[in-house]
Amino acid sequence: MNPIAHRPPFPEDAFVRRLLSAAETAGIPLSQAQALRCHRHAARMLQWNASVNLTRIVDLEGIVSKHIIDSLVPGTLLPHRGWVLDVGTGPGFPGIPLKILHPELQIVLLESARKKCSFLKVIVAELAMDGIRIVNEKWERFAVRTYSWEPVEGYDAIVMRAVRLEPDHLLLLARGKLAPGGLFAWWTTAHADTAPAILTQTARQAGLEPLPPFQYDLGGGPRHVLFWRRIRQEQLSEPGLS
Ligand SMILES: C[S@@+](CC[C@H](N)C(=O)[O-])C[C@H]1O[C@@H](n2cnc3c(N)ncnc32)[C@H](O)[C@@H]1O
Repeated sequence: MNPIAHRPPFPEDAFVRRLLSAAETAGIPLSQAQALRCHRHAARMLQWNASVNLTRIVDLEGIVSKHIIDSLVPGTLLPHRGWVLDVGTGPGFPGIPLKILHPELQIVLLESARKKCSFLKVIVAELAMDGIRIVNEKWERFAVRTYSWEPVEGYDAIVMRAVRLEPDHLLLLARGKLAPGGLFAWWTTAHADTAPAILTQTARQAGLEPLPPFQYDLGGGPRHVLFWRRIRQEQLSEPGLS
């Protein structure tokens, strides 16, 4: 790979300055050191993008806003420690920015495309991140298997961004992988501020209760994340919830 041809189209200091400013506006306590790590992720992603299809967003503003800040803003409602499963993570969104901001998280990046996993392995090694695992598997298979390293109680959160949510995601992943009381967060496509009826019905079957949708705006119109919480066993035995 020719390093000159694949040099990121933005210098490190401009990127870090813009990211810190956007984080401050969004109320996200990102440090300079964390912003530098985000830059390393973005720069390496663009370098790989020349040979592996990782992202269509390649400009500084787009990467800062649509990838990094968009990963972190809804993340304020997620646990800051414990286990998070990122389904269909692609180049590592939202999992890698979440891990950079909250180093105590145990993150599992699940991705079916082998080449994307190769990129993830490189960047995770480069950032020397502990407590992050890359799984090259389809979620359909992952959901019905149990790995020895997984949390016995289940994940504290399952996140999905820019991945089409199917009823089976809720049924298999939430039932098979989510801890009681754990959160399922789905970054929806534009204008989807309520769950389609089929998802509402499936969520109930999967023992998930809907939480108020989270709406935010990064400048390009409203964005939405739908949240569900897995009902605890003791709640299930309450009249009307079984
Ligand atoms: C549109 S990308 C979203 C990537 C990332 N979450 C983001 O927000 O930028 C969807 C990703 O899901 C992955 N994917 C598709 N089907 C999958 C499956 N069955 N299991 C796991 N990953 C899958 C694709 O390879 C792709 O990287």
